[in-house]
Amino acid sequence: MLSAFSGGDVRAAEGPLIDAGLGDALMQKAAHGLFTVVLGMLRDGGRGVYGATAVVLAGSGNNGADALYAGERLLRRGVAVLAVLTSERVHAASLGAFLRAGGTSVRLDGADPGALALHAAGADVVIDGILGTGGSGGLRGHASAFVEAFNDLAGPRGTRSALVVACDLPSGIGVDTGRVDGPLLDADVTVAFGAAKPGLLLGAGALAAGEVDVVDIGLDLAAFTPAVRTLLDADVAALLRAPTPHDHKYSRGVLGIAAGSARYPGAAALAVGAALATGLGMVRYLGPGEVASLVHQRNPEAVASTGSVDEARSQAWLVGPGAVDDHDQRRRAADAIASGLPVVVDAGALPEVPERVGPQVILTPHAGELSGLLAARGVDADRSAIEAEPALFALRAAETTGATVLLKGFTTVVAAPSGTLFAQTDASPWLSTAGSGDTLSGILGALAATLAEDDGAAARVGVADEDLWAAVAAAGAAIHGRAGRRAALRGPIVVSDLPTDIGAVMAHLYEERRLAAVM
Ligand SMILES: NC(=O)C1=CN([C@@H]2O[C@H](COP(=O)(O)OP(=O)(O)OC[C@H]3O[C@@H](n4cnc5c(N)ncnc54)[C@H](O)[C@@H]3O)[C@@H](O)[C@H]2O)[C@@H](O)CC1
Ligand SMILES: [K+]
Repeated sequence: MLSAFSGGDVRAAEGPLIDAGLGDALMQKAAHGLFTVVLGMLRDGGRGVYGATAVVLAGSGNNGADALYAGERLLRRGVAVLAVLTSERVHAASLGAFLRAGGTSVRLDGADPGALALHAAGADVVIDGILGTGGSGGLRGHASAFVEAFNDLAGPRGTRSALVVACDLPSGIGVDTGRVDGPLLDADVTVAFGAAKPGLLLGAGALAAGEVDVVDIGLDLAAFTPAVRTLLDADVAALLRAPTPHDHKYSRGVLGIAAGSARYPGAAALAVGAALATGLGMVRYLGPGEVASLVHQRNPEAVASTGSVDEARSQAWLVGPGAVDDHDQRRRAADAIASGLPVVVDAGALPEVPERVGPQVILTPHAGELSGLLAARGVDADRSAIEAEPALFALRAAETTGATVLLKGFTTVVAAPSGTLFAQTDASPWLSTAGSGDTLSGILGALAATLAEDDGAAARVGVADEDLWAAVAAAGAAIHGRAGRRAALRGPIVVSDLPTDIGAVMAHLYEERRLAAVM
């Protein structure tokens, strides 16, 4: 599990070490970690180290100092390093060490930002040490002009020749929110010191951070609660419940699905297909006869009826995908939510959520739907406000409703009513296509059904019992994202093909789990 701690908690953990006179040692560890990552990137990228060129962007604080000390180490390995000082103030000792090692520096306020940006765009590596955890608000003034010029000249990440390494975080992102106001240097890699910060896992900050590499600088964070967590493959694998020789179809998990309508029949087929590919004992489909026929064309193993929730004994429910303008589907959604069983509530069923439910109710809105859900409860937040700070509003919705809230977006945020947050960045942008959400809900439903009566699941993934459903939702997002990335290797994603990839991802996870058990 990747755990992110708030900027305030990281500073609090540093406090005793700084009081003990170890502040400089911490900084040297951070700088060394940054240097090691840059060295690896130069080598792996085939650029070599000796004779390579680097630009260090150094702001006024300790973040700039980390970057300058990393620059000093690069100079000693034969890298030509230019330090661009982005503020009037600079950490004097680190600049002194950098200059003594043969580096040159230039002040951004006395120079032409376009010319410096051109130089940086042609360098092998740019180290972004403008702002760290002490930053507030986006980049301003000269630094902002420089970054805009660099982005214009170098082009977007992935196409530009310079590698960008963010020191602790991409300068200017909200440390705890991932909020981005103004221009930003998208990093190829972010080297985080001591722990990841929440902004590296959330919203636009997660997109800007690129790959996150956490360097141990000896901080003890055991007394602090992670602000955001990300499940890694090993965590998702640990959560899964594998069938045993004693299992039968009812004990493996039965998922009731009330999805699809005359208007959107396909959503039902996609949700059922995804649930079956994730693995469970049985899918009971409830909905109109013509939708059931479509479901059966693809998946004859689904057991279909036009009956009620009470008649279809299940361990968990999935309600809402494609269920629009259909009175019977609305009633089934309300009954499933009231059943007390784990229930995934998507799309058309979201308006059926009563004022207060429990965390076993997993809501899966996108930003627009969350805006409607909050508005119905007196909280005013439009779509763009939610997209700017997804964690804030997902938490708000979870606290207000008592449900587990999975907010879809380019990073998926899951909030438990306890305040626990997960963020998953596994998805491929190719997944943003019609029907994608229906497959996610199918995966979530299958996980909910297989884990509904599994008392050991929360402990296996290392969360409190009350946060189990948030972990399940995060695991579903991870599986969906992984499947999407695998599918995208073949070209643009056709959602109806996704079950093949879901099955392959599950096989990989079960193998990981088997290997972990024998080790
Ligand atoms: N505290 C410690 O012991 C350690 C801190 N480390 C580094 O120190 C960083 C935090 O250092 P600081 O607290 O000095 O903070 P920063 O390096 O983020 O600098 C903050 C300073 O920048 C200015 N500033 C804030 N917002 C600005 C804006 N939007 N535009 C322009 N200037 C702005 C302010 O004057 C503020 O004092 C971490 O991110 C990490 O890189 C590491 O060296 C490890 C040890
Ligand atoms: K930075």
